[in-house]
Amino acid sequence: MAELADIGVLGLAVMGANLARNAARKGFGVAVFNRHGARTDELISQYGSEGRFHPAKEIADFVAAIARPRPIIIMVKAGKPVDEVIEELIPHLDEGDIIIDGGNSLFTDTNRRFHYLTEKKLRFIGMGVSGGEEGALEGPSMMPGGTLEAYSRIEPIVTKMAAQVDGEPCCTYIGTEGSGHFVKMVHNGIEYADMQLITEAYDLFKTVYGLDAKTISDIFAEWNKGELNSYLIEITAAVLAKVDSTGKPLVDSIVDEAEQKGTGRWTAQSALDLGIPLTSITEAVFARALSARRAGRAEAEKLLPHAPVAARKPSPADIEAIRQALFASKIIAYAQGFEQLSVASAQFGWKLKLDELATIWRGGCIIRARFLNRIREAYKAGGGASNLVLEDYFRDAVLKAEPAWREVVGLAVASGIPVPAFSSSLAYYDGLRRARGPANLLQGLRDYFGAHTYARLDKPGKFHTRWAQDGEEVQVSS
Ligand SMILES: NC(=O)C1=CN([C@@H]2O[C@H](COP(=O)(O)OP(=O)(O)OC[C@H]3O[C@@H](n4cnc5c(N)ncnc54)[C@H](OP(=O)(O)O)[C@@H]3O)[C@@H](O)[C@H]2O)C=CC1
Ligand SMILES: O=C(CO)[C@H](O)[C@H](O)COP(=O)(O)O
Repeated sequence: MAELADIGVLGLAVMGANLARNAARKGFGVAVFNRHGARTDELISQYGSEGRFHPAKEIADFVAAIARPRPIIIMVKAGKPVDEVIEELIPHLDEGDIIIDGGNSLFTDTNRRFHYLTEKKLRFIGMGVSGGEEGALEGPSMMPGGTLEAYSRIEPIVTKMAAQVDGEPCCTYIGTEGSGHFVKMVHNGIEYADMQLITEAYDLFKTVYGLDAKTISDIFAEWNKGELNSYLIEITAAVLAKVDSTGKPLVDSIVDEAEQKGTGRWTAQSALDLGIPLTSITEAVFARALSARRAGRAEAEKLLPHAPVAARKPSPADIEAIRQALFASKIIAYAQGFEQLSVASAQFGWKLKLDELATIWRGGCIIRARFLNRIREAYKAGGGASNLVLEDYFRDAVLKAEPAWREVVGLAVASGIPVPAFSSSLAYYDGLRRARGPANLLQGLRDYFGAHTYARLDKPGKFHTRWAQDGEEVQVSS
């Protein structure tokens, strides 16, 4: 009898094909299947010699080729296709088999699928996978959520497939139900904020200082040697340095309309539901939405012309100020994202281990960055509970950056350059460290028009002023 595969991969587009190759290269037998068989043929003809592949053209043959209890990674378009594939698989599966959804599924869909398949005596793992094409092949960051018992079955495989940093795999058990996909969603939200901050720094260099793409690339390459060291800063330098066949910087020819598949928007929506002030990520989503209105922006520019900015060569101090503003804003984005994870964990009973999330994001994924080590240390020491910004390393960093941060946001405002992520991060920082803000007036207004009541600083209870009658204050509860 032919040897059975250790794992199956269904869906062989860029992510699935590379995950299958990754597993095969690590010595696992991999059954592979794709709805349209041409992708299966292509994978086997190009990379079949990399390991023990079991290609199948029928879903029954695919399932039959895997050792029981069968772990099957599905890597298809998020949404309806995941439900369709699950339904196609179910008749061929046996009790205890494990479906692992490795796509970017919405965590509430994962919750639903988890319970649906549990009722059918099948096991389901919603596993966030990050790293793009290269990460999937060389070692991604993986965020599996489901039962610990189901995870134990796949642990020897996925921890070997994942990226490794300092001997530790960038994969750990996250928690029950859709927790793995929730964590991946917030990862992507942070990715949105990181990229928005980078584009704002780029815009300042380009529009205020008139620098060309190559010069800006050199600045980012330099920044990548310090505390901003990260995959996204590294690839920013690479994208800006790229010259196309016309001999000009490629970036100058790319249309300035950002697309999005949904994970950033979901992160912002979840933050609204949870009551988290997730300003940086949400501004990044809005910035993409505004960028997508290209024709409208061109029309508005004609009707609302702005004075051209007189370019001036930046001094080393000007460049350093933008770096500091970027670093401080990045800290705020991560602090907000981790607060969202912490609140969701409590709300949904997931018991997320925030230090372990920082650990598995240090390698393989798109937001991998040197300073995740600092986040890991903060949470490992039992800190970070109220807000990452209050932890020593991050507090020192934002205090140091504060003057430059204000200067950069001021420069952008004066120059008419939108920096929504820089400025909203600064506004959040200023709001966070104010023991008394202006919401007292807001409460007064709510009470005026809607008798919504207010609390007082000088005595306990809830109060209402009879604004439209005798103007007297009455206590409505103790
Ligand atoms: N691309 C990336 O960088 C990353 C993607 N992801 C996520 O991973 C998943 C896969 O991504 P990617 O590899 O880019 O591929 P796509 O999201 O482009 O999906 C294409 C794959 O889905 C299959 N598919 C679509 N509809 C169906 C259906 N109804 N039934 C069966 N199969 C279907 C396609 O099969 P067929 O060939 O037959 O059309 C193909 O294999 C997505 O959820 C994505 O969001 C996660 C991290 C990074
Ligand atoms: O999950 C990913 C990286 O982590 C995918 O690349 C995802 O597609 C990125 O999101 P968007 O397409 O909305 O920019």
